[in-house]
Amino acid sequence: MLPDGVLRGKTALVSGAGSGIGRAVSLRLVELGASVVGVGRRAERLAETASLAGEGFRYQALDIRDRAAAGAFVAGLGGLDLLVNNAGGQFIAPASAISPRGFAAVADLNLTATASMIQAAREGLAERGGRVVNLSLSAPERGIPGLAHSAAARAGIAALTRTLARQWPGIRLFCLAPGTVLTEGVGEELPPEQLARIVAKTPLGRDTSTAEVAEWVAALGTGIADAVSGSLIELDGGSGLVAAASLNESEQA
Ligand SMILES: CCCCCCC/C=C/C(=O)SCCNC(=O)CCNC(=O)[C@H](O)C(C)(C)COP(=O)(O)OP(=O)(O)OC[C@H]1O[C@@H](n2cnc3c(N)ncnc32)[C@H](O)[C@@H]1OP(=O)(O)O
Ligand SMILES: NC(=O)C1=CN([C@@H]2O[C@H](COP(=O)(O)OP(=O)(O)OC[C@H]3O[C@@H](n4cnc5c(N)ncnc54)[C@H](OP(=O)(O)O)[C@@H]3O)[C@@H](O)[C@H]2O)C=CC1
Repeated sequence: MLPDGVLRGKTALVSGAGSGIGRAVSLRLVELGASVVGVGRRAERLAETASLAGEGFRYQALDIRDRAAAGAFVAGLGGLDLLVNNAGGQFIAPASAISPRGFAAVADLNLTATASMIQAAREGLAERGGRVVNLSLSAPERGIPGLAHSAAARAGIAALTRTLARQWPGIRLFCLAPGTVLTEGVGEELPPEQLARIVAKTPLGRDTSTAEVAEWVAALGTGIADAVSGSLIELDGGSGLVAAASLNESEQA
């Protein structure tokens, strides 16, 4: 566990702060002393996070795919210590059923809009030797049947993270890749029995909790991570080591 107050004086921006992992991350960062700005499309979900977090959390309803609004908002924050690109997601479908518009929607959310958030925050992060944590998926480079669009986008973010770590040495960047985290969001995508089967196949035989993801994000915002940049850290119970999960009934579709 990180020491109390370790993030006092730090400012963090968390996307998707109104639910699941983004909410847990926001609450933990506030608990450790950071000032957190949360964004997401649904103001009511952000308001719930605010009521749980108390002082230290403020929010703005924002669609990160709206480049002009998102760019202006992020740049307007000024100095930033930590950007957590958590907003993301996809729909599960066989590759043959993903239309060009469907592919573009998922690629935009998980790759292009996320890249724009980093670009918009660059100056504010550089001022403070800041960090970027990009939430990703476990082992996208091995292929994930059912998530062709998302696996491609997440592999792209991993490559972007490594590239920027070389080009912008004043900013540390990381990808944090959970396997299965039993949030409301994942529950809307996959039935409990399928989630249980995926979890049972991981070497550790367990899911990853939102609290565990939050602790890693917070740690990456501290000096513990000073010697690291560009890395992809998998919080997946080892599932990416043995086989990428398949979310389709048949892998061939
Ligand atoms: C190691 C593996 C372990 C597995 C564990 C699971 C890992 C993943 C976990 C998570 O990510 S948890 C988060 C869960 N929540 C979500 O992912 C929900 C997020 N999804 C969305 O918000 C939306 O689906 C979207 C991706 C943002 C797209 O929304 P948008 O409003 O832009 O799309 P639409 O305008 O509705 O449609 C655009 C386009 O996409 C097609 N489409 C939409 N849904 C489907 C579908 N289910 N199947 C096929 N196609 C779909 C839609 O038809 C449109 O295309 P056209 O019809 O116009 O061609
Ligand atoms: N749960 C899991 O097993 C895993 C999750 N992940 C990733 O972790 C992240 C969080 O997942 P999780 O908490 O489970 O799922 P959620 O669906 O609860 O979280 C997604 C968040 O992103 C926000 N969001 C989505 N689209 C936009 C947008 N265009 N602009 C701004 N905010 C947006 C949503 O808020 P709103 O709708 O209000 O905009 C929501 O708060 C995602 O990137 C997910 O893909 C990765 C691996 C596994």
